[in-house]
Amino acid sequence: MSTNVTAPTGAALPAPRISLATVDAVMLDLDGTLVDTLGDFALALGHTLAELELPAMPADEIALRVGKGSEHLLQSVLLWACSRAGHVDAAARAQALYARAHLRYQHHYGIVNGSRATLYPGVQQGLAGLRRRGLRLVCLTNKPRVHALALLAAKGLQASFEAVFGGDSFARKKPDPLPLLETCAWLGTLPGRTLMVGDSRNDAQAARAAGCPVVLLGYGYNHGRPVREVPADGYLDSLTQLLGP
Ligand SMILES: O=C(O)COP(=O)(O)O
Ligand SMILES: [Mg+2]
Repeated sequence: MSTNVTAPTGAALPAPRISLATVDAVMLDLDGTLVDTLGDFALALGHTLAELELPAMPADEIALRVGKGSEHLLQSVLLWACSRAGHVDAAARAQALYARAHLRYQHHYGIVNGSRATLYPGVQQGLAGLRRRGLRLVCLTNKPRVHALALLAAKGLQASFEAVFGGDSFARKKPDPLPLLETCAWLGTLPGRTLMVGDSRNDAQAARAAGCPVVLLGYGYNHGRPVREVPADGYLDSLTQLLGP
């Protein structure tokens, strides 16, 4: 893949030119890449915390914790909320609440899924353009697969993908390279010719370790850090930039 590799610093870097000529397939992350799901996370977590009589977490705090799967998100939110509530041993309290909280959170998320989430600009055009070029597309997210499938269907994106893999589809999640390597094996493509498109350090670390090229969108949830800090093969403001001028 030929790209003008941009330096991982600075805010006003030129948009990268990405050539898709040496790519056979594209793996696309979901949250923060295709869909802005922060509203859904805030609503489902709000219901869960209220049931547990814990304080609600502001959306900007939730955004820092998205991207490593729902278990990580919930553990981190519970710890924060138990500390906020003044529990002496917040870690022990959060651990004690986890099993019940997880059941309630998955229940609430299933109900609110897609209701507040919005597609990022350029996603539909970007996906259609990639498909027109004959590229095979797979959605590869850390979100539980059942929620990913429902969200993609709700947003009219399901038909864009040959397959959807979630955080529970493989033995390990991103940033481990395993989900990317398993996806390449499923596609029958070489990792070096299978592009990862994501929004966070998780996606880039996983791609680097798997030997896949990777580009990152700047509007997502990179744990509150500028995405250009993360070494990658390019940075995008919109999926349509992948298609070139
Ligand atoms: O953390 C999640 O649940 C999903 O994150 P991802 O779609 O960015 O992999
Ligand atoms: Mg993401």
